[in-house]
Amino acid sequence: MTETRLRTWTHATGYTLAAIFMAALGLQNLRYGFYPAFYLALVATTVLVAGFAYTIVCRRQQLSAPGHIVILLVLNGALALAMLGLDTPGVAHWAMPVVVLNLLILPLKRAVTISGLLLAAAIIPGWLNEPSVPTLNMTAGALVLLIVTGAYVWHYDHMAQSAKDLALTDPVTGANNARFLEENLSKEISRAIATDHPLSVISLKLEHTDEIEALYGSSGLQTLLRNVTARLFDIIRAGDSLYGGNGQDQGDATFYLVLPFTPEEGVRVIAERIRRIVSEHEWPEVGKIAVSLGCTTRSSTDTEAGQLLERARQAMNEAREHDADTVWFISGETVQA
Ligand SMILES: Nc1nc2c(ncn2[C@@H]2O[C@H](COP(=O)(O)OP(=O)(O)OP(=O)(O)O)[C@@H](O)[C@H]2O)c(=O)[nH]1
Repeated sequence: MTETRLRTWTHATGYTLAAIFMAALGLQNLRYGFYPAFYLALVATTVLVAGFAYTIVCRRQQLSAPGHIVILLVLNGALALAMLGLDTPGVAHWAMPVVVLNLLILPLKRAVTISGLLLAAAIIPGWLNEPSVPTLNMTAGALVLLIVTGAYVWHYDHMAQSAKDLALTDPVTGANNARFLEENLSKEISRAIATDHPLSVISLKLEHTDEIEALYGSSGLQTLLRNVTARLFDIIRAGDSLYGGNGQDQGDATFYLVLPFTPEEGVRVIAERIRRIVSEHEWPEVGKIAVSLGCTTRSSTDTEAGQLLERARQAMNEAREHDADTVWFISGETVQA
């Protein structure tokens, strides 16, 4: 289930349950002749039904859906005014489900602010009129509800963000996940064509990773991949992006660098700099390592990511055939000819 669908279901279910709850309270109050409370429940139910309708109509925009804040402000405002103005016993308890609804639907900070104000409206009159054990119970209950639900929502948001980060970045190296390479490179190609700026790609392979894994274990190799990634991030400039480093099997330590605004002379400079820095460094535990780099620059006939990536891989294979620890460049025209 996508995040948008999950939110649509959660919001729609929240509004529905709250509407049923308010409608039941309304009927109960009608039966006993508490008309102000009945009208209040009627208003609340109508607003909640509007919230449900809004959720269904805007089901594809539920990740942002700005209408919820308006709907919930009306609901919270009506309840708060009623609690401050109506002399109807028990209305303060109506705030509880509305607080849960706020936290379920709104971003955490807004939900806590609005719920805090609503609970203040529910509690303060009790303390001003007749501080008593029920008032104390109500205050404690409101605080526990706000804290527990708030903590739960914060935990969920945190988990959702971690899952998103994990999907975008390689869990071992922290570089961009290689599965987004083609998609992002396609965007860079379109940008390069539109703005007429040069674009280069480097394919980089750490050599002898099988031996490194055999000698230092997979955790040793993973530490090396992480360290190399961190070093590469230090070397490249802000607009450059780094992908992969941890292929399907652990031994496939191939990275890709996408370098916007970088012509052939530039990619040769940066590739050679990377080769020198990586191969001259004493890596903790592992010592010296060798690296092969294949690079290429977009020519006017390159319109697809696959073409550039294939050429960068070919250049890397050439580098490996000539001598590990080498940089090899293939230009677009050479392949097209
Ligand atoms: N994309 C990218 N290109 C680089 C990087 N470092 C160097 N280059 C390319 O290599 C060329 C020469 O770089 P340097 O020898 O560092 O000279 P520079 O004039 O100080 O480089 P810049 O001020 O970064 O343009 C630059 O103009 C870039 O095209 C880098 O980190 N990323």
